[in-house]
Amino acid sequence: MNRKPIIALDFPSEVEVFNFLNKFNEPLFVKIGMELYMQEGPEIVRKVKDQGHDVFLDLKLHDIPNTVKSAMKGLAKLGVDLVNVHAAGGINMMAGALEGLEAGTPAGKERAALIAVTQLTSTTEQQMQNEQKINLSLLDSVLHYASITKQAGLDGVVCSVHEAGAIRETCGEEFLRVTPGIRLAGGEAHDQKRIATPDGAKKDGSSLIVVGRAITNAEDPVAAYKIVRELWEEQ
Ligand SMILES: O=C(O)c1cc(=O)[nH]c(=O)n1[C@@H]1O[C@H](COP(=O)(O)O)[C@@H](O)[C@H]1O
Repeated sequence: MNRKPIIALDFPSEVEVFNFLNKFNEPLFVKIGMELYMQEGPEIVRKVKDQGHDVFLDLKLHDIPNTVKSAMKGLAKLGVDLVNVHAAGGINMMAGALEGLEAGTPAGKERAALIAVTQLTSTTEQQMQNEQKINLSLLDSVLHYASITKQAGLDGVVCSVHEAGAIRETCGEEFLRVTPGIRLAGGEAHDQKRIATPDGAKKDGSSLIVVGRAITNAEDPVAAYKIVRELWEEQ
């Protein structure tokens, strides 16, 4: 899989997306999440793919197994490269997602990699314990989700950089650790709680990084992307 930093296209509409993408003269790896998909629907995915970019479709599906399986079967036809569900949906739901994805992938095409969100990077250990009533350390909760994700046959997880190394140790190098919550040194955290720099992510065991506002809000997004990419690839 392409290992370029994944840019989160968290924009409200197609106009902003193409204003942004047109600044770059190269194929990128981008993420289309809920904000954009809820406004523009599947057509925006096709348009971004048609421009030659790899796409992580981040809809974080979480429902009963049959519903997630059917939704994935439909999404598979979009030809995206990476998709996700919530690990909290459980093993049957994740296995259903994989089945749907396999069933919906057109013959002769490679199926998208499928990963599961463990604990969101906007969650602290205290919030997790108080609000989700999970009586574990955050690391153990993430490791548990990673282990059931692997049991369900998925390709990896979304986690923070802080847990990536431990997941690599228990689940193996090939099991993807996709890490959002990336900031340049001294950058504003916004709503993220478990953050790290691109070079820290590389050092601490991420397979792929997801970077939104540090690039999209920058005065010069192309320059910010270049800095992120150099830090990520330098090691
Ligand atoms: O699945 C995700 O992509 C995701 C999981 C997670 O735990 N935390 C997280 O921030 N994300 C996404 O990653 C992106 C991070 O954006 P920035 O905080 O602007 O870099 C957003 O689009 C989030 O929806």
